[in-house]
Amino acid sequence: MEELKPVISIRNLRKSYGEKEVLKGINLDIYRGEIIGYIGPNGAGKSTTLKILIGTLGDFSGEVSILGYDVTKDAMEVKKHIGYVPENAMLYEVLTPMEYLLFIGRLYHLEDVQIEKRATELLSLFGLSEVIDTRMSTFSKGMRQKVLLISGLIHNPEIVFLDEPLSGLDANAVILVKEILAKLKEAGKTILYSSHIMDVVEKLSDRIVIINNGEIVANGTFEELKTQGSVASLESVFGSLTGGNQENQTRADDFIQALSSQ
Ligand SMILES: Nc1ncnc2c1ncn2[C@@H]1O[C@H](COP(=O)(O)OP(=O)(O)OP(=O)(O)O)[C@@H](O)[C@H]1O
Repeated sequence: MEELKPVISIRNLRKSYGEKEVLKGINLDIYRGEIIGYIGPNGAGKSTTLKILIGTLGDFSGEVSILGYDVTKDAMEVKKHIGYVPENAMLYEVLTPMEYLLFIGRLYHLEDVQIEKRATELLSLFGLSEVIDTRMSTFSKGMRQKVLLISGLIHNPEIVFLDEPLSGLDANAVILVKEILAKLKEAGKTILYSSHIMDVVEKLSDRIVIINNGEIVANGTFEELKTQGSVASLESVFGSLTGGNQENQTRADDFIQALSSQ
């Protein structure tokens, strides 16, 4: 039997900003068709990992490959196969969604007719048909997030990276995005996403990877993580592994105290 090869392989990944080491030896293998929830406290190193994977952040040590291509040496090859939905990306606000998606689609060498067809369908699924030709400067956070999501998927990539894809979305849009991620998985795509919404991560991920202070502190299915910590929710696993539970209690007390001080 052929040995199953990971589609994403990270070996001893280290990254520093000046003196500060923010990734301290990350090792991670991800297999075709997996949905991985990548979670951790603010500043843990999630976005940094994602930026290295998509090739926008160099100057790291260790080996990172996607579909067998080195993310640094074979960056152009890697980019053909991946999609990225960034957190709070700058959208070109003077553009309309259609203009923006044409711009992005052309970067992937898609034909204009194909981009227009996909963009029209996808924008309509998100309820944005009426603003397809409206400048995005007046758009709400959720509307922008939807356009960003489409822009990361428009070339139908095999591997999708999403940094906080649910940020700013209302309850209905969260449901839609969850459905879309599940369908992408059904279609055989591999997905790595970061999120702070624990119940979504709990339900949607085949595997959950928790990073704290630049190190992976847990890696397994929700069931596996639960047994490790003998706790009921991902929130409590997260809190116990990243030291947040007790700390949050104290901080909340201090917060209320500070509000009532004279
Ligand atoms: N350009 C930079 N220069 C210096 N330090 C940086 C830079 N970018 C990120 N950092 C630091 O690196 C660490 C990891 O940041 P990163 O954005 O990867 O965290 P994160 O897990 O994505 O956090 P969040 O949940 O807040 O998005 C943080 O301590 C951050 O302050």
